[in-house]
Amino acid sequence: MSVDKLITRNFRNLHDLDINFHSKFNFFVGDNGSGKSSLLEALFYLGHGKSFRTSKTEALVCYKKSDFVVSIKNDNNCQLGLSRNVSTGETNIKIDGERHYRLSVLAKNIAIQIVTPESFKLFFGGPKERRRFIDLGMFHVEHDFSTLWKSFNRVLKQRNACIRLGNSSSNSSSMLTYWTDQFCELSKQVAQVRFEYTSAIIKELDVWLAMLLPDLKSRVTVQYLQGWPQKKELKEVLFDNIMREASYGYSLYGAHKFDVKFLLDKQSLETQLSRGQQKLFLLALTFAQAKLIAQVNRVKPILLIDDIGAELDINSRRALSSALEQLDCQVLITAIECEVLQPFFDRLAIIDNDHKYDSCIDSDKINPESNSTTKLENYKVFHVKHGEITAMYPDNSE
Ligand SMILES: Nc1ncnc2c1ncn2[C@@H]1O[C@H](COP(=O)(O)OP(=O)(O)OP(=O)(O)O)[C@@H](O)[C@H]1O
Repeated sequence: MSVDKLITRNFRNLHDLDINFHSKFNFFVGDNGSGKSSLLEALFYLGHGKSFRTSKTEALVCYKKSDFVVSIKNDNNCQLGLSRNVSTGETNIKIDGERHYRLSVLAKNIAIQIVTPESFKLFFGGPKERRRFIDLGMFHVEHDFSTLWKSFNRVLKQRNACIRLGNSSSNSSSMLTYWTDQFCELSKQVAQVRFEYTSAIIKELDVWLAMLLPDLKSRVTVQYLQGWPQKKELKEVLFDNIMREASYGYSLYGAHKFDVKFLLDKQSLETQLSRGQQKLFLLALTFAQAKLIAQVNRVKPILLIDDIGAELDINSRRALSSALEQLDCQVLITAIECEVLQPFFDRLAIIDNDHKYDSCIDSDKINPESNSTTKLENYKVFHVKHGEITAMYPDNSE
């Protein structure tokens, strides 16, 4: 699935937006504060039921307004819409005219991944983001995973409640034993599915690293950490840590504590790579995940890349443009200036004798030396200004 149309009402500074996307490449150019990230945020919100930059929903509604709307129409003519009143907290979700009440239903219909200038810091900064990343892919690729994950979380909650009750009675300690047995069994099942999925990602990662960071490819290794010491039985680990768990009041080991470690020459990757290289690494990983999601053929992944110019030199952007071309997904890319996007336009430029167009129509901003010509509708370029988005290329007659 690709998004054909996006409509927003009162979402941040996007008061009244109605745009038609290209099925593959969409570029958004605009000054600081024009609304580029807000556009990506609106789509992300529809795919995840939350923002990638704030947990406060009230920050998303346009100043002095109380509700916002985000809605899309996909290439199958299916409509997916969400309205949220931040004063009452009322959320209204509609998929093809049918009303839904849970935000989690959104994620089944649209697989959105995002890379921002901050995301590699978050990704390498702690396990939370890495867990979120892997589980997003698992949700779309391993269809039974969400049922298993829900059962696991229910048991985890019960076990944590028992830990907090402590050994106050023989009843509470037998309850803890009961939930610990269930917890260990489900942890093993979750860890096995995650291990298989992570192995598939690692294999796929090689392909994208070869394109984006060829010099480092052979030096990178990835370790999957299941959430408790690899060579021990979880039950044994929990038994050895019974006092520690009691003082913390929750489960310290188990499938919820998994992590993925990236190493360069056996040392942590993030301490050795430059910021640009870290960003390319995260992009390679995101592409690997997008490829796996696309292979399953349930939803077509949509990739959002905010401020593509940040951290990346022209060679990196060239490598990125050829990698993106090989990815079966819809891409939305933002940039402050058109020059930053020139390697992408050059890559996408195909001489077509029937349709010759300049590679970008904003003649003030692009390299005037560039004489490449482009096939019609190979991609779209939009200009973002004060929350309004207008088509720059191929035309602005939409
Ligand atoms: N709730 C809101 N209502 C209206 N406007 C808002 C709201 N929240 C933020 N803004 C404004 O929306 C504008 C767009 O912000 P956004 O982060 O989308 O800009 P951007 O184009 O991504 O900028 P940059 O290139 O600097 O990252 C900013 O001027 C911001 O102050």
